[in-house]
Amino acid sequence: MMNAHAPIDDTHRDQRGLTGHAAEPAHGVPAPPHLKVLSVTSEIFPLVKTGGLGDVTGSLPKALAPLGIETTSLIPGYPAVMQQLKSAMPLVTFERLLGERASLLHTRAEGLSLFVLDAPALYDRPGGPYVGDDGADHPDNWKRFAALSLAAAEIADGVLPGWRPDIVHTHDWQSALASVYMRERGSSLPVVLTIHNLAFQGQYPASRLRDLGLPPEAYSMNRMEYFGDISFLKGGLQTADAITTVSPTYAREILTPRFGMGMHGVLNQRVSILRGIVNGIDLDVWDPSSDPHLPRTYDVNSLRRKRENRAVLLKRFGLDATRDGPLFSAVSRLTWQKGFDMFAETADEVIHNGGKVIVFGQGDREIEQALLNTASRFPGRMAVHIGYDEPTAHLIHGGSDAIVQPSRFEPCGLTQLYALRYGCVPVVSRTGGLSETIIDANDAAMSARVATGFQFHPVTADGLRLALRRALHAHADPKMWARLQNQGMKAKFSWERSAQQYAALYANLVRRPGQISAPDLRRAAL
Ligand SMILES: Nc1ncnc2c1ncn2[C@@H]1O[C@H](COP(=O)(O)OP(=O)(O)O[C@H]2O[C@H](CO)[C@@H](O)[C@H](O)[C@H]2O)[C@@H](O)[C@H]1O
Repeated sequence: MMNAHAPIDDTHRDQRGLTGHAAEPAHGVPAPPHLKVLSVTSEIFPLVKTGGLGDVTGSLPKALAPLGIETTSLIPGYPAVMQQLKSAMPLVTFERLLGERASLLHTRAEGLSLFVLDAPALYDRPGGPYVGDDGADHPDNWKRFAALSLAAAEIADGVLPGWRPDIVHTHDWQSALASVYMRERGSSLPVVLTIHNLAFQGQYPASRLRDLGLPPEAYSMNRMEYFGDISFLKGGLQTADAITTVSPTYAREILTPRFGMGMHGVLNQRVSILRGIVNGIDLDVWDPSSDPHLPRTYDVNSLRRKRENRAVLLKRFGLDATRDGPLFSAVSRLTWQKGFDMFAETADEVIHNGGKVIVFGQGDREIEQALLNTASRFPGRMAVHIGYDEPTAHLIHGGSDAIVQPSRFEPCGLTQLYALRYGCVPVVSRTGGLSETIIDANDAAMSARVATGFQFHPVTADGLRLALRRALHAHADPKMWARLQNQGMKAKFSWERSAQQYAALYANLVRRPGQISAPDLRRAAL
């Protein structure tokens, strides 16, 4: 049965090689709430996650719901996503979305409302969201994420009968083109673009513009032109109504050449619409008192039970469980950003002070190898496992004493927040969100009983070594360590406050008569 839906301007569509038709009634499309947000993202926990982006896009919608904001997330139909959708009917089919057949489906899964872009030619393949099984980028990533963005622009245009968002929220370069497509079509619907990681920018040759269905004028300083190429992220920065990043400190840092990754010029131009909103964490997913991945659950009053997790963890990583001593661990992408080359140089500090080290992650081959080389010098005392696995990440937090995160830049960082909640003391560099979320255990902070971890600056191997030394010294004083754990576990990093800030931002952008206002939202949150 065909469904009556918003008229389609075929001329307009054909210019982009796109024809759409509604294939089924729009049953299952979410009912209109106070404010409808279309969040466009390449990953979303728990369906598909490679890092913090997935955590945030998976947990923010739940935090916004009590504020009267219904988020529906548009995600690619990767195999893991399509498995959840066996019986969903297409809401609309595009015969040629950037040349590929694609359909939009709707489902609710894991407490999330989802639009799924089912485009087998783009997403039905082995590997992860960005790389194939061989570890190399999918060669058509430009098309895979442009198609996602174009589908978002279609939804903003009203292609789904009975459902149109009030706001579009894009995340990183993978969905940044949505606002470029929207502005090309004359849509003035508000768009918020959140930068989770400025290091990835979606940079491609300018010759791709044609394949993207964008006019030659898009290759200009105030659109997508970027050092002779085009950049999806720059296009988004130029066309969004608000730009956020995931901590106020990082929002300031990216205005400088050192942290701006080549985008500081455009970010300075757009500074009036840029702000930082710190990430929260999902307190249900990361809760040591109910975590199904822990052999033994615990809370702030039963921290001694961590020892049982620790024993399991040491065994799992093949480390000597007979001797005591602190366990310093890391769960991270192993990239230049995360600074683990510096930890490869300094992990011996932990070992020489009677401790043990676990590193779990994957990333740059060179950094992986440097860590493996260090571990090979300390059999039974340091283990490096290359891999990615959610339950193991939880177990590491559940059984470790300290979590090391020596990032060179860190927009927010979530691992240190999980560490706090799990009674691990974070050892972090003083940058971006790490500097805002961890309070260094200096004398003043200790006597004020607010310290939660150890920070180092400048961000060098020597700086890290000193911080490790300070943390090891503190661990030798059980009272001091217990205080740090206690203070960390009591720190508040729920989404509540940050969700209010997003809600107020949305409300200010929408500002329609009768529409929910920022004060309303504040009241709703009280
Ligand atoms: N080997 C492994 N196995 C299992 N899980 C693993 C893992 N390696 C990492 N993870 C998980 O991936 C997530 C990492 O999140 P972060 O926010 O710390 O960094 P990331 O750089 O991915 O995120 C970017 O986006 C987020 C969200 O905005 C920002 O906080 C951050 O600063 C920015 O760099 C955590 O949930 C962690 O447990």
